[in-house]
Amino acid sequence: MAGALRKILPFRSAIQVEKEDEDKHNSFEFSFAVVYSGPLVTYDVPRAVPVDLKQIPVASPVIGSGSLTSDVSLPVVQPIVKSNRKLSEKPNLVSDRTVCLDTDAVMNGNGMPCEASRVDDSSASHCANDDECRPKLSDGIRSSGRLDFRNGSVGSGELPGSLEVSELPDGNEYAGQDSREYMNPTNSESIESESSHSNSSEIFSCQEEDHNEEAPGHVRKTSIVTFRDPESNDVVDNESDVHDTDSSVPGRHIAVRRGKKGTCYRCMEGSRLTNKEVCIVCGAKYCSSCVIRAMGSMPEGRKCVTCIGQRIDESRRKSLGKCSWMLKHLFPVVEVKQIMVSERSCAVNQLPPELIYVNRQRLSKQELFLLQTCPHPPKKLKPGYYWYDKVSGFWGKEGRKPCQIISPQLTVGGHIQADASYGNTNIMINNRKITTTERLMLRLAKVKCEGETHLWVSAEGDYQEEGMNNVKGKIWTKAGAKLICAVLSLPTPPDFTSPSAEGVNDVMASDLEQKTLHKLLLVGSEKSGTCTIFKQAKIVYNIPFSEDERQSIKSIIQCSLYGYMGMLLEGRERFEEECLIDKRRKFVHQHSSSGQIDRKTIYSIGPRLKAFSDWLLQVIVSGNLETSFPAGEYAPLVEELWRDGAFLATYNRRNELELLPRAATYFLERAVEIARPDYQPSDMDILYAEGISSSKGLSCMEFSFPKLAQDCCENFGYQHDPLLRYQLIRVHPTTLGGNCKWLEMFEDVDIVLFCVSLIDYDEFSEDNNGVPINKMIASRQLFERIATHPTFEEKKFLLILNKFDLLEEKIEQVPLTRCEWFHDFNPVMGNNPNSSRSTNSPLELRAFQYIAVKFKRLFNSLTDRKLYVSKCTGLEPDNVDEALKYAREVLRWEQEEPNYHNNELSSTSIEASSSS
Ligand SMILES: Nc1nc2c(ncn2[C@@H]2O[C@H](COP(=O)(O)OP(=O)(O)OP(=O)(O)O)[C@@H](O)[C@H]2O)c(=O)[nH]1
Ligand SMILES: [Mg+2]
Repeated sequence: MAGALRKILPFRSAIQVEKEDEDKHNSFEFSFAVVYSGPLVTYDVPRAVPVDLKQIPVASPVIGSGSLTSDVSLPVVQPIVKSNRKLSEKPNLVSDRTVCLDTDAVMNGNGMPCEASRVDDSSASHCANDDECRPKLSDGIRSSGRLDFRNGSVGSGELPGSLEVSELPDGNEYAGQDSREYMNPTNSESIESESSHSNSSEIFSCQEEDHNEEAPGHVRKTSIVTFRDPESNDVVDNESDVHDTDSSVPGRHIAVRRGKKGTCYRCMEGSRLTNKEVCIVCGAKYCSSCVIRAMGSMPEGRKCVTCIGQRIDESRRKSLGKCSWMLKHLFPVVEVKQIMVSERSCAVNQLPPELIYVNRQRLSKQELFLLQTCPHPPKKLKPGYYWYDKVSGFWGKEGRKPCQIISPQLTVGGHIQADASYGNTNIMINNRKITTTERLMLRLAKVKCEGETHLWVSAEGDYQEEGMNNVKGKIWTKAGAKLICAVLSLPTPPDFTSPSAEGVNDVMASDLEQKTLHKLLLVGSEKSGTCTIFKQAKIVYNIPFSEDERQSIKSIIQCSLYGYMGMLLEGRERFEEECLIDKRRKFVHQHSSSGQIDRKTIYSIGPRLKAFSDWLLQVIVSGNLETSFPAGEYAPLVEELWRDGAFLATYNRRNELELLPRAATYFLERAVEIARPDYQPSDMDILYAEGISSSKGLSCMEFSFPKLAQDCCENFGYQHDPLLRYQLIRVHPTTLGGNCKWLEMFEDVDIVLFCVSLIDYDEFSEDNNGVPINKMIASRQLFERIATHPTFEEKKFLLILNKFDLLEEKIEQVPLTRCEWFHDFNPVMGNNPNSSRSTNSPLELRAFQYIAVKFKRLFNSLTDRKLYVSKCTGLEPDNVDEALKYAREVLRWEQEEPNYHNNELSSTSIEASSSS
């Protein structure tokens, strides 16, 4: 019978098994009907129809068929057989749902040697060639594109049931995809189900784990095949109940907790709060009383004794060599150091090259070595798929924008693919389609790349167009390039050592990874005060303005000064004209006959200054102010003007000049000093200046809140964490493009600070079509666009209502109802000392609260979320500090919401609780 059964097992026919004794392992159970010879029964007994074995079709091996090459995989349907093997039995083995019929990767179903069968991790150490012995981890795909074992953890046993042979398309791309998904543990299920659909039978499904008891509390992770009932499609045999999410490390022990959740894996005592040390292989956690017994002398770092010699759990790689509190208390310093050194440096704990793909090609040992030892290696390299532009050194994760610039020209991995970073622009850099973020960076840095562009970019950042033989420029010397990269989370070259030209501190940048960085995006409509708040924050948090910024601001201030003087000179002409008209009227009245009148008035200037005035006004009208004033050249003329009585008389009437901004007085009073070539702007000058740097649209600074004594008492028990860093990114609305399309570049910001000028309610600007629009309404429209932008779906929003000082002045003269949106502002003012605080509070404060609630309701109706609001005067350092600290609190509430909800109050802020 056994022989007959063997005959109907196509598996045996398909693959020749050499050793007869292997049969013993095929301990399948079969049931057969026998002739009934018991007592007579009155009811019908179903009859078993005899089967003629010869009539059962049997698969036979295909030998030397011309139509089949060794590359072809065929689906083989296996008989349904149930294995009764118990969990506790030593497993024989393992299989997988896919198998290659290639000669060098023969499926081992009956103990036949195959490449994969040699890779049981326990046998790895016995292999001479580590590469050969090592399991083909996590992908069974070879560079040929053929299928291999999907899970390398194939043991040298036999198939406990049957096999499924499937066929997948050839080709690297597919191969990359398949194995890529497989590396992602969460995807393994979907791969499985997809595959089972594509195969001839739905009665099998693969389970990745089999728990083969190895040591107390440990199981070995392997693969088994389970079976489905053909009728019900239910799994009829599921031998495992533990799922190791890290499918990339076959054969690795995984710990099984025997006690309750949170207890020590050895003594089964303690709770979640008990301090524990974790095994970097199996994840078992031991309390301080058990750790030494469980881990011994730790020759390979923190591993259970039974896990020594095994690969680490890749998800724990980042903790390698980082000593824990417990070890420090258990061992002397020297010993702890030794353990940590061993943990980091022992061979078995090193990154396995076969788990790293560069440009869709698996790395060899040598390539990995080259990558790790080059002058600028990838940071925090871990198993995964990467792309590498060998020409420029750009390096990134498959499907992502670049994250680093590493040493160029390394011979690692394959050729870069056009879709390596899944870019969807029509710009190619060194044969890679770049991402929209990179395109934005190029545009902001003014690298010309319109339409279909193919650029070649060298490691130094020189770029040229394809087919052209001339370098068009250097990306890294473009104004603002580094700043823009910092804002957009794009890398800059590692040897880029120019001083923090645009305000991003280099030292900080390198430390960035170790610290928690919160990104705050500051945006608002034109002239709302974002730039002032940004500069104020720099001053408050002691972030020095770089030399470039100071130079840039110096010329902005000097240009503005000439602009203000132009306005005064224009006013002088008007005043002179008015004076002359008046004089003429008086003259006619007095002399009643024609004659010569004295054209000289108190507003008249001499010919030299008149020529300068005419020329200046002409320059302003032509819009060439910025280019026409080499620093300091006209300083003597400015001095002369300020000695001139006519000019001073005009200056005294400056309030009548509507176009002259308020900030002008600040600079005009020091005009002579500012016009000089050696002028150096003070921090206050910088604050009052219009703008900050040449890259007008985008500014970025990194800072941390200084620790203040009163922080703990005033700021809701705030615990100062010096490692918490913040990045303030200020972006001008024009930089966001039509419909704020560039907003998606700021997907990684943590909070949006939207700035509104409180005095905009009666002012008008022009919309895109040149139609006048109330500036408050324009602000609201921008707010609506940003609040509802998909990029900010989950983001916190803090509204900064700015220019409160100006509101104080204005609200007395201009009613808030001037803006149609505020038509129902009707404050009941009370002088009664007994009435509530709100009716006694000043008008400007109530106007602020009213506007805040308007925005809160709007935000809530649009997003169903809370809007936080802060009152601010951008020119006041304390106000800006308070607004940014409020943003910090909001972020903190987000993380620890239950603990902090009671603390949503802030003296100058309208809290979420008051919304709606
Ligand atoms: N009095 C007063 N003036 C302010 C305040 N905030 C900003 N300003 C002034 O308002 C003007 C516009 O402020 P900016 O900071 O340049 O505004 P912006 O949002 O950068 O607007 P753009 O210039 O369009 O980029 C400047 O002259 C500032 O000095 C404030 O709180 N109080
Ligand atoms: Mg400005």
